[in-house]
Order: sequence, then C-alpha cells, then structure tokens
Amino acid sequence: MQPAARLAAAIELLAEIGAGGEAADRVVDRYFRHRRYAGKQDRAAIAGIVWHAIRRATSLPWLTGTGAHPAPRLAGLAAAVLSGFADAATVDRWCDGQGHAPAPLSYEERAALARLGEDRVPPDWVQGDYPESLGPLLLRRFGARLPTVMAAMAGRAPLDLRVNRLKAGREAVLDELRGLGLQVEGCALSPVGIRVAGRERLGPLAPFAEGRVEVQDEGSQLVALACAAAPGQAVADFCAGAGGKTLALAAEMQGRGRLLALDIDAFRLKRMEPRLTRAGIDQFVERAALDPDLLAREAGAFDAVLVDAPCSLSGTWRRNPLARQQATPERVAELAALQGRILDQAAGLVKPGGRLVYATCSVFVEEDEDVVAGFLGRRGDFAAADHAALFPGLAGGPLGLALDPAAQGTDGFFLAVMMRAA
Ligand SMILES: C[S@@+](CC[C@H](N)C(=O)[O-])C[C@H]1O[C@@H](n2cnc3c(N)ncnc32)[C@H](O)[C@@H]1O
Repeated sequence: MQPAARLAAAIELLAEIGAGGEAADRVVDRYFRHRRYAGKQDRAAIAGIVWHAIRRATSLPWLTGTGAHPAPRLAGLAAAVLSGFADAATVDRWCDGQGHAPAPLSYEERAALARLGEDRVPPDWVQGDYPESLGPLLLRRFGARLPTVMAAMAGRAPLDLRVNRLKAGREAVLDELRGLGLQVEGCALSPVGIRVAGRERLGPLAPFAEGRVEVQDEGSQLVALACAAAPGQAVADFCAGAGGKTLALAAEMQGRGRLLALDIDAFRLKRMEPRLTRAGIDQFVERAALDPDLLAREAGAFDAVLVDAPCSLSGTWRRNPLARQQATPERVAELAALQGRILDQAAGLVKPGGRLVYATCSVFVEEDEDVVAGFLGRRGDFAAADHAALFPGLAGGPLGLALDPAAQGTDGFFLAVMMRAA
C-alpha cells in the first residue's frame, strides 16, 4: 500500500472505532481480517497511527487547537504527524483525493496540523495525557512521580500469564513455552506469573487451550494471592465478574474446600464457564447472583472474602487508553460511595478471624485508601493487616498496597487486607 493509502486506512479505522460499540483492538483485528491485501508492514504502519490517535485522544484538542475532540479524520492526520509517520507538509501533499489517498485538507485541518509544529509548552495534563480535571487526583497519588508514571501509562502493557497450579508448575510451563518458540521469563513478584516478550497469539497453543496458563496481569495475580486461600478453606469472590480472580483462587485452593463466585450481574458470571472448564474446575466453583437472602444465609461463613470492586479503571490506561476520558472526579466520588457499600455487604460474609481483601484497578486514593479508611471507621471489628509483610520486595502503606506500571511494571492496582477480630 502507498503511504497515503495507509493513512486513509487509519482514518477509516478511527471512524469505525469512534462509532463505538466495540473495543478498539477488536475493530482493528476485524478490519485487517477483511483486507488480506494489507501486508505486515502496512498493518504495522496503519495500527501505529490508530493507536497513537487513541493514546493521545485526551490531549489532541489542545495540541490541534480545536478545543473539542477532533473528528476521526483530523485525529488520524494529527496522529500521523505526532507519531512521526510523516511531517505536516507531506501529509498535506498526500491528501490529494487521488486513488486511495484521503481527500484534500480543509483550511481548518491545515491550520490544526500547523499548530502541532508550533513552539508551545504543553501543560502537565497534555504532557501526561490525562484529563485536566483528574490532575489533583493523580497528583495526590503520585506527587513528583506523576510524569514518570504517566510515561509508563503511555506504553504498551506486557503480556502476563498465570500458571494454573492445578495442572502444572511454573518451571515446566516456562520450558514448554520456550519449546514453542516463545520468549518468556518468570514474573518478578508473582510466583505463578510468566511474562511473554512481544505479542503472541496464545489461543491455538496447547498450554493455553489445555488450561495450564491463563492470561492475567501480574498485579491481578497478586490480588488473588493476597487472599492467602488454602486447600480446605471457604472462600468467596464477591465481585467475580468473568472469573479472572476466581480461577486464581481455585488454583491456590487446589480445588479443595469451597469457592463461591458472586456477582450482581448473572450474565457476567455465565461468561466464566468456558474458562472454568478449560482450567478443570467447573465442578468445584459455585456460582450465584447476589441477593439479600444469600447474604443472610452465608453470613460469617467464609475464611476469606475478596472484593474486586467496580472502579474507574484508571490503572488500566495502558490497555484501555480511552478509559481516561470516562473518568471524572464526580464519577470517582460516586464509585467510592458504591465501593464502600459493597465492602459493607461483603464484610458480613467473613468469619470471625477471617480475611477481607479489597482491590481495585484504580490509582485514585479516593477509591482506594479512602474507601478502606471509611470502612475501618465503620467496622471496629476489622483491622488492616501488615501490608509491608504481604509480598517480599513490596512496601505497603498502613491501609494497603498500591502498584503502578512505572514502579512494578504491572497495571495500576490497589489491594488492602483486613482481618476480622476472632
Ligand atoms: C472489577 S470487576 C471484577 C473482575 C473480576 N473479579 C475478574 O478478576 O475478572 C467488578 C465486578 O463487580 C460487579 N459488581 C458491580 N456492582 C456490584 C455489587 N453491588 N455487588 C457485587 N458485585 C458488583 C460487576 O458486575 C463486575 O463484574
């Protein structure tokens, strides 16, 4: 494909993604499946522009001077320049409407591209690519580290796998994956984690198809490990969703004891079924939609309860760059109130002497330590565990442990362990 045609393809893709309804990576995959003529280099160049436009979506209004989010076409043109695909003059020349090239630039588009080259000092939120309104929340968490963390958030998330200890050990799986030609190493923090270099299609590979590994960020693995679930215990996963942490808990329990996966949304629970089958634990894991009768029936029945709470997803911006735009301080405050209510409900299931683990993939203190402090203020029978002693090499604070892509190389995560008085 000619460079101008690649640019046109990137713009077309951005328009499809902007139409919404589907995750960006799915739209990109489908687009290329239907365009077999696009070679490897074409795909890399087109996807490079598209991902750049998505990653910089928050700051494009300032950079282009449009004030509002630019249309997909201008976003693509600007991303081509910002990513170094071509300079503004070349983009202007390519856009002649001939063959597969984009239509000629409008006056406004030409002015917007010219602004990209102006010598202006971007404000912190543009440099860090976050909504201006979230600046105070991010500064509260990261302080002087904020630019470093946001640079790490702009990178690509690594591919991490969790070894299913029910079926295999980490060393054996590392050998197996290396034998299949993958470049892999053990994760630094999770004893069941494997980090894969590059992007690999795992679906067809035997260790994945046969349930010896699952895709799971190292931070998520630590959340499950913080539950200290052991064979023979009773454990509840209160916000189980599609079961990422449930699977990890089942493996720690070696399929012995009782594991109850709960969620307010029965449809999400349904989605965990194929994963349970692949991991060989579909008979072991009980599933139930939350309701008040169940909460009353199961009160005080569990050694450990995990609350992997719904949150702003601000720790996952590497994977979901567009989630930046959905978070606002008001939304964060609403979520914090919901998280407090969920913790209160879940706490009722914990046995005296049992453990309550609260986790989010949010980096905002408002959804993390503040929620824990509020809960501990309401429930004198729970106390925060010693977070410094939870994982070797990870220094926790009094109310929990926060992970981020710059410090630990994981997604942004928070976890707190609270023990109920015996
Ligand atoms: C972060 S997701 C869970 C992800 C899941 N634990 C995993 O590892 O794949 C949060 C889940 O909380 C559920 N949820 C939302 N409100 C809830 C509530 N009030 N009580 C229980 N679960 C709730 C959502 O349906 C969603 O599945």
